[in-house]
Amino acid sequence: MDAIVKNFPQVTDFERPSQQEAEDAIRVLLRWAGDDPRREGLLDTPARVAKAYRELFGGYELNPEDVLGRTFEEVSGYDDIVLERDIPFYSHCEHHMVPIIGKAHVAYLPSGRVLGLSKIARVVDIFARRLQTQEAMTAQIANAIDESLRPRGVAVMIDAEHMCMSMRGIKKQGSSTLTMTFTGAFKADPAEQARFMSLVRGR
Ligand SMILES: Nc1nc2c(ncn2[C@@H]2O[C@H](COP(=O)(O)OP(=O)(O)OP(=O)(O)O)[C@@H](O)[C@H]2O)c(=O)[nH]1
Ligand SMILES: [Zn+2]
Repeated sequence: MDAIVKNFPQVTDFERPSQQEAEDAIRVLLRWAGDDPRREGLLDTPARVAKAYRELFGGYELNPEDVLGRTFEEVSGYDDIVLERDIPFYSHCEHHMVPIIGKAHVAYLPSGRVLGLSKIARVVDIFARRLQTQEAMTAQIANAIDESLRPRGVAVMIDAEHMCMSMRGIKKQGSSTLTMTFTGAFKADPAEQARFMSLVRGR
């Protein structure tokens, strides 16, 4: 699978349903849950849910390359680690479509160019606002930064709780999942990995 497909599912490859179709589907789910979509409190719910979905899954509309294209070179030769830690995010697991709530820690070793700090969090949001597995999201953030900025290395760690593990199924509240992806110098050099870990953990 090439990088473009991996990073940017082709939403245009399939037909997006109409607003009416989306609202009808939500009415079916309301009935599936055991309620009556015709009762007053639920009359506007399909429209609200459709609107909320456009926001919660707005990442399909956005291309990380647009965000990562803006870089700066005037950093007086700074070439050490840049770490944005504790970036909060909400995503949804692609298996159950319930929330994944967590924090992302993203670092890179610049090679001449640096990113605007907010852009790292924007990239996290673009991928979080899609249906995800935590592993895929971790790799997608790392690959997007690696491919567009071409830094000496990228490190991404995600620490998240999956509501499909706590609200339902095995019902293990409070357990969290850690995933990480390293590229370049972070992948090649265990000392760089250890430095990233201690910076993420250190307070
Ligand atoms: N690797 C991985 N698994 C995930 C993620 N989010 C949810 N899952 C798991 O996806 C699996 C889906 O398993 P299935 O047996 O197909 O579905 P299920 O019957 O609903 O499974 P249970 O959750 O065990 O009740 C579950 O084990 C979930 O915990 C994720 O981000 N990464
Ligand atoms: Zn799940």
